[in-house]
Amino acid sequence: MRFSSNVKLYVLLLVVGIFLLLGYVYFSFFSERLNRDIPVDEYQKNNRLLYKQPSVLVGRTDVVTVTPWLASIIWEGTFDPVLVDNIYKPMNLTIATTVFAVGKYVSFLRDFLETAEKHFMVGFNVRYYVFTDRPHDVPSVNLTQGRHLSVIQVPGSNRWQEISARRMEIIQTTIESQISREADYIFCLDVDSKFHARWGAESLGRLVAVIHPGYYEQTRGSFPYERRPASMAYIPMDEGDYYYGGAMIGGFVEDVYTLTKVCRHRFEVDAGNSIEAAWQEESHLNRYLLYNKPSKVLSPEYLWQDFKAKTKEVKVIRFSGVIKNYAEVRPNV
Ligand SMILES: CC(=O)N[C@H]1[C@@H](OP(=O)(O)OP(=O)(O)OC[C@H]2O[C@@H](n3ccc(=O)[nH]c3=O)[C@H](O)[C@@H]2O)O[C@H](CO)[C@H](O)[C@@H]1O
Ligand SMILES: [Mn+2]
Repeated sequence: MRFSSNVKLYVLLLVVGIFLLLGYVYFSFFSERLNRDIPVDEYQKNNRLLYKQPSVLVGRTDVVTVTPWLASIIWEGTFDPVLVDNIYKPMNLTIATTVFAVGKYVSFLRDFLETAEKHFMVGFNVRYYVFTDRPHDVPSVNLTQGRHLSVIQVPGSNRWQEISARRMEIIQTTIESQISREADYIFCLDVDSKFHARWGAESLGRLVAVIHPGYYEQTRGSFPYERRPASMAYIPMDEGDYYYGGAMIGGFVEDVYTLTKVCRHRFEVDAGNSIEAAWQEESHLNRYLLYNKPSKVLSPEYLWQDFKAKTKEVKVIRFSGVIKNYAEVRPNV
C-alpha cells in the first residue's frame, strides 16, 4: 500500500514536472515570438523628431483654447508647427482652395495668390479653384511644386450680395463635379485678403470655422445674426456660440459639401419668400454651425482685418482682409 502510494506520488510529481517543462518551453517560445513580432521602427529610430516637451500645466491662459463641445480653438502657442507638419506631411494630402474674383475683385487675386504661396499650406499639394467672370484677367503667379491652379468661369452680377451668397451654390456644384475627386480637404476663402504668416495643417479638421475678428469680445445678443424668424437663417437672441466669419469655411470635402448644400437650399427658400438674410451666406453659415458644431475653430489670427489694430491676445496675424474702397470695387453699394 505504502509502496504504491509512493509510486503514485512520483508519477504525480513527474506529470507536474513534465507540464512545468512544457509550459516553460511553450512560453519562452511564445514570448520570443511576441518579441520577434514587435516591429522595430527603423525609420523612427534613425529620424528622431525632437521638439519641446508638451506641458500639462503650462500653456495659453489668456484665451480659451477649447470650445464647450471640446473642439480646439487654434491660437499661436497651442500647437507645435514642427510636430503638426511631421504628422500631416507624410499623408500626402491635397487641399482644395476656392476663391471668387468676380468683377473688379479680380484685382485682389495677385496678392492673395502670391502670399498664399508663401504662407498657406506650404509643403502640401494645393489646388486653387479661381472662380471669375474675367478669366483673361487672372494673373499668372509662379506656383511651387505640388500646387496647381484652375480657372472656372462664372457669371457676373450687378449685386455684390448675390456674388457673395452664390458662392455656396457654386462651391457645392464644383465639389460634385470635380473637387470631390481631386482633394481631401477644402478651404473656401475671401479674395480681398492676404496671408501674413503660417496657415498650416493645424487648421485641418472635419468641419472648420473661424471666429470673426469683429465680434469675439461681444455677447451673443449683439452678434449680427439674422433675427427675423421668417428667415431660414434665424437665430434667437438667447442662442449662439460665436460669430463666425463668412470669409472662411473649411474641412473635409464631404462635410463642406453638406454645409454648402444646406446653406444654398436655405438661401433659396428665403429668396422664394423674398427674404435676404442680414449678412447673406454668412448668416446661413452661422445658423448651420450653431446646430452642426465645427470640429475645429480657428481664432481670429486666421481672419483679421487690416483696419483693425492688433489686440494683445492675437500674437500672429495669419490672414487679413485688406482695406478696400467698397464704392470702387463693388458693382453696387
Ligand atoms: C471678413 C468676412 O467674414 N467677410 C464677410 C463679409 O464681408 P466682406 O466685406 O468681406 O465681403 P466681400 O466684399 O469681400 O465679399 C465676399 C467675397 O465675395 C467675392 N466677391 C464679392 C463681391 C464682388 O463684386 N466680387 C467678388 O468676387 C470675393 O471673393 C469676396 O472676397 O460678409 C460677406 C457676406 O455679406 C461675406 O460673408 C464675407 O466673407
Ligand atoms: Mn472680404
